[in-house]
Amino acid sequence: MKEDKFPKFKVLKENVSECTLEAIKQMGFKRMTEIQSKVLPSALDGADIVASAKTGSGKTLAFLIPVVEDVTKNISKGIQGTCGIIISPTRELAIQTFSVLQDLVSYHSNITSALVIGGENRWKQSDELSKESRQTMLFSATHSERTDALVKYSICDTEYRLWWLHKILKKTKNYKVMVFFSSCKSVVFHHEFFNTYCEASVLCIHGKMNQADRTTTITNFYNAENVALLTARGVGAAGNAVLLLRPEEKEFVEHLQEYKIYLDKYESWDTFYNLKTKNPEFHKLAVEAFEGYMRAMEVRKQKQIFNLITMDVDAVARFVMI
Ligand SMILES: Nc1ncnc2c1ncn2[C@@H]1O[C@H](COP(=O)(O)OP(=O)(O)OP(=O)(O)O)[C@@H](O)[C@H]1O
Repeated sequence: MKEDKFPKFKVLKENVSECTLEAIKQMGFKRMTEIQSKVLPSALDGADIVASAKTGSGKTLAFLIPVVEDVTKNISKGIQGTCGIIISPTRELAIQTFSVLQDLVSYHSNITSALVIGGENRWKQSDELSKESRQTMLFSATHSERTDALVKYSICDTEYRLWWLHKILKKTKNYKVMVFFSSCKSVVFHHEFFNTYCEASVLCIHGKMNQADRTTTITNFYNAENVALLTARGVGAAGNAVLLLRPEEKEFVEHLQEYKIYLDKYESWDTFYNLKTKNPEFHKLAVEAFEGYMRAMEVRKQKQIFNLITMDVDAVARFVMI
């Protein structure tokens, strides 16, 4: 269905307050997305919801609007305290959702919202919400179907991985890019390499950074037009993706098909060369990245594909230039 086939937000005016509709208008949205049009009428009626839709399909507003409306109703009934709790699987998603929530309540002078990260106290408050009147909504992202698959794979010998990344970051320098690594040490190593030796526009985020630095990085990344974010785990995003595999890991492509994830081959380059630097500090990071890579391989579940015993360890060392 084409986007303009979905109803305008104003058809919800019986169940959505003027303040919320004004905020949506200020956010620049006129019509609902598909998931919003499917979910909002029943969610606003108080129904429990389990929904999944592609990343970037507008799930955030699909659950935030009913929460805000519910809180508004509670306030008008004189009910005080925590009326809604949104639980996100990652800090970054929590920060992103909180920022949308702040926009959504910008015309509601009597609603307060707070972002709680890594704490337990607020979790306990979910028990304080009355069980009879509790509404539960569970939203998750689905993987794209074959017809609109944007994920590709590329096979690259281990020792040329850095070269491959270098080349792809050059190619995508006018875009916003995220590169996922299997360990924090690997993120640190690649960040140092691309930042210091390639003068590439790269940011990094990993579990060893403090929360303030992580928040600054994620904000800079969201606001930037073209930058690469190196990270060790999921941060909500939509776009094209390339999965980089060693020749022995090609079987992983078939493994993913069992989960309805279809990957096309990414046509890349046929000439490779190794990159070299001699800095001792950098060498230390390289050794740590090597160890991190080995550890990450060791804990992978699909041993027939990701096998430490059959792996060319020398090639991995050459890949991090040691
Ligand atoms: N009705 C709408 N019309 C136009 N754009 C919208 C609408 N609703 C949301 N968006 C925009 O679409 C983008 C994706 O929305 P959102 O982040 O809610 O997707 P999502 O499905 O929650 O993604 P993820 O699974 O990555 O969390 C955002 O930039 C958001 O501002």
